[in-house]
Amino acid sequence: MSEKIPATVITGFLGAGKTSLIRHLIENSDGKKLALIINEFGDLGVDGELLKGCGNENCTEEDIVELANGCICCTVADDFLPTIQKILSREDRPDHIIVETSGLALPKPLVRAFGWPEVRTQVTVDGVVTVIDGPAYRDGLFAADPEAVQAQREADEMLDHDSPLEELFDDQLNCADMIILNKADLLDASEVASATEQLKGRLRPQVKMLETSHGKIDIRVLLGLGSAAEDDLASRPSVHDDADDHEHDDFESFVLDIGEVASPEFLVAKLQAAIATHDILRVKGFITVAGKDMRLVLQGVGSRLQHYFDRDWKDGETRISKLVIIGEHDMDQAAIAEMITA
Ligand SMILES: Nc1nc2c(ncn2[C@@H]2O[C@H](COP(=O)(O)OP(=O)(O)OP(=O)(O)O)[C@@H](O)[C@H]2O)c(=O)[nH]1
Repeated sequence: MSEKIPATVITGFLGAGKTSLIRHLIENSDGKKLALIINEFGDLGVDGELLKGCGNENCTEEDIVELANGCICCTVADDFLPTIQKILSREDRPDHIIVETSGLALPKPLVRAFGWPEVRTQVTVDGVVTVIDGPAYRDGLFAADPEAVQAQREADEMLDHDSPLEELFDDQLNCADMIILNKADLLDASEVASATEQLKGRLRPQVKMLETSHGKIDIRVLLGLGSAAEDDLASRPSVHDDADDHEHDDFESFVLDIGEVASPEFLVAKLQAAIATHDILRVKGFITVAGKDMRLVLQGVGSRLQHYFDRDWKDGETRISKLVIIGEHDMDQAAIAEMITA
């Protein structure tokens, strides 16, 4: 029988830098033929579209599959299994499969799916890589009070979590074979050192941790971990181990069609105001700017906004102006929409 194809699961919170890391992998794939499965929370398919734009011969548009129906951890049987089977039935099988989970997904149910009989004979999980947003970690997004959490952890293995963000973060850490502390360019050396120190105390002993900026990491370091995680689920505890289902009703998303904008700066100012007022975690989309033939990409993580023109609009392509907005449950969608479109 032929050797199993290795698969790497890339997980990490909304906007941590998973797509940037994968983009770097595609552009530096060292001759490896990659297949990508991209799962995104929100209905706009921004990550897949940006990765397809890489135009690399080792990872063409046909090698990129998007799973858009909610989080991969909840739709494993319906979406993920048929997709991976399709990839495996191809004549030109990939050398390596990369799965990007949505920023809200729990990695463990996905890893478990690699143990399904029809998959495990052909594929093995090479490694689970968790990307951490360095500044968000420093700013305490994932634990309101890290010291209290640590004290509780020492007292009791199964934590009571105060917030769904902590819960997700814990699951993503516990399942990892490698941790990437990303956005190191936005941290100073002492912040990197203190985050590394704190995080190391929370990881399984053999887990490697590296810091990066824009996900720039040598593919030889990232791939080839050989963890066979599907055979090692017991050592990766999850707060959801006993839960039959995991609805992502703590978070929600909506797509806003904002029409052509006068300028990127004009839009950014409105978004900044909306983010300062409402519980918005992530914004991204493609925008038409008046008088410009190029497509504007807008990315927001917390209060940090980035925008750039990525390419010309194609002939016959509909010039869209849509943002997907992801936030905590109960965000006031109508008020947000009004602030951005007014
Ligand atoms: N300054 C800085 N910005 C970064 C870095 N990595 C990613 N970003 C920016 O952060 C934003 C989100 O990056 P993505 O790679 O799309 O993050 P993601 O984890 O794929 O996001 P989701 O799929 O929405 O969860 C983009 O604007 C990136 O340009 C980094 O190391 N430093």
